[in-house]
Amino acid sequence: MKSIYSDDSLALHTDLYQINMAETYWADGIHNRKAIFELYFRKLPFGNGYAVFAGLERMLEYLRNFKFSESDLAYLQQEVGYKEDFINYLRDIRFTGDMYSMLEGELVFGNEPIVRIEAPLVEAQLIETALLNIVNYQTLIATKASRIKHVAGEETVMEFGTRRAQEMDAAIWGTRAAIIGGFDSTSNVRAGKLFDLPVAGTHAHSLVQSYRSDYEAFHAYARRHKDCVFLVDTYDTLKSGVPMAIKVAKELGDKINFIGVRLDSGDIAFLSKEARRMLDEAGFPEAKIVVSNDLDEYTMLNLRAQNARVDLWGIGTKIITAYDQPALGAVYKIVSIEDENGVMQDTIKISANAEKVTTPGHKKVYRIIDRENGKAEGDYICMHDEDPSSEERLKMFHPVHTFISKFVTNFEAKNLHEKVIANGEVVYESPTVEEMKQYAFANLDQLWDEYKRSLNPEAYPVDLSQKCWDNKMRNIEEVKEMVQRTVDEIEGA
Ligand SMILES: Nc1ncnc2c1ncn2[C@@H]1O[C@H](COP(=O)(O)OP(=O)(O)OP(=O)(O)O)[C@@H](O)[C@H]1O
Ligand SMILES: O=P(O)(O)OC[C@H]1O[C@H](OP(=O)(O)OP(=O)(O)O)[C@H](O)[C@@H]1O
Ligand SMILES: O=C(O)c1cccnc1
Repeated sequence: MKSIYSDDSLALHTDLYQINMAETYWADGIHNRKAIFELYFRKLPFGNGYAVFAGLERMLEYLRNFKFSESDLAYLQQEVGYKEDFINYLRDIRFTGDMYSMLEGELVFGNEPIVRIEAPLVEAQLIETALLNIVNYQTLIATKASRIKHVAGEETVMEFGTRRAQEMDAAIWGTRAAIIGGFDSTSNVRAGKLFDLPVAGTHAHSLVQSYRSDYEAFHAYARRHKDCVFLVDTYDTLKSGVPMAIKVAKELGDKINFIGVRLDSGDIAFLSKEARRMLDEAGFPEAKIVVSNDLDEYTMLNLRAQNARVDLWGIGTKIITAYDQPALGAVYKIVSIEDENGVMQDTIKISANAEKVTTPGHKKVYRIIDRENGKAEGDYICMHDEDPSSEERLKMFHPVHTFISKFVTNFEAKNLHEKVIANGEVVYESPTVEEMKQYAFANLDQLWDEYKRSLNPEAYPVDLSQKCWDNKMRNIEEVKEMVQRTVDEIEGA
């Protein structure tokens, strides 16, 4: 790696093509036209029925500080080959637009805008890659965490993943996302410091191996640590580990808080039941059993089915790497652009795949909540000048299979977007991570159980208003006519 630049910035944390497009807009004089972009994913991860949004705080930090540094500019000019006039233009670029976003801990579904950016075209374009990078990872991890916590219920879930994470940033931000999704603590001390998260941990096999005996190791640990969880599987869980943990706990009595034991290998169902029996018989019915070893929601469910006696779960690799689905496919699409007369014109991307056709225009997204039972009926995407609250009887219909429809009455329409940046100024103060987690729990309470089950959940409705749907159809027709004119011109030439 080249020397560490003292003025390294995140503005270059982008794909080259964004800068190439920025140069095109600038050279053509359309760079300051107002544009609206939306960030959303199409398909929920892990086959889950919902996702938990995370990443806003980092996006705000990134946009607040967006600026090419002198070493960035020198690199772009000398190594990549951009001309000086464009470099000089880039020097003064900042994010001056507006940002509307869901809040961290919000439940989010396919094809609904999580974030809306309204900004000069060039700015909105340059930030795409970083925003997607942030949201795709953090939302993925928060969602996986929510699935795991859903299985754990009241039992404690500890995040142990740092050593297996895709490098250091992923460990830090992934841990934070895991807590938003419902985890109780992390073993990553820096994440604890940076985000004010509860930190927790036990000890490793190396401690026991260093003392060459369970008894000596537990005793040494207990001399310096009041709260003790002893790792009991280094040599022989039932013949040495658990008996020595009990022996040390009895010897030291009130001098320590004997929290319990950790199992990290072997048959967790069998060993946890045996360990439970031994602890109970020794007079430690309150002692907890912590388990770890490549766990996730599937092994947890399976262990439950075997009546494993587990109080706390330590989860590493499978949460921090989102092991069974390594990426969320969120995209960032332009939906409206100012024309030469200063009028906003909707814009659409056509695809043979109906799900991939973008929904044009300046839109808003509401959660429709039944006032009688407090449950979410679905999400409703409408044009920015529509207000579903004013409707007595709201028609909701599937945006592709339009014959699937229903009417809702006596509902509350909750606007899911908050204005978090106004004219480049961050106008939103992030709550604590704990508050984000509580917000996610409260949102889950609004969701029917059918959408929350981890296997084959029902599809939660994300519907378009009639006006939004009509607008989309009109845009499709316009594009078809435009393509036909092009074909005619070519054939006529
Ligand atoms: N009773 C069980 N039912 C289902 N899965 C289990 C059970 N007990 C353990 N597992 C899981 O099985 C996987 C493999 O465990 P296994 O016992 O083969 O390896 P191990 O004992 O951890 O070996 P190592 O000593 O190398 O760590 C782990 O993901 C573990 O969580
Ligand atoms: O299994 P995970 O879900 O990824 O959780 C983290 C793992 O990290 C540790 O193992 P490691 O072998 O790295 O070290 P240790 O067992 O010697 O502590 C710990 O014992 C867990 O098994
Ligand atoms: O504290 C622990 O037990 C721990 C921490 C990180 C990874 N594995 C275990």
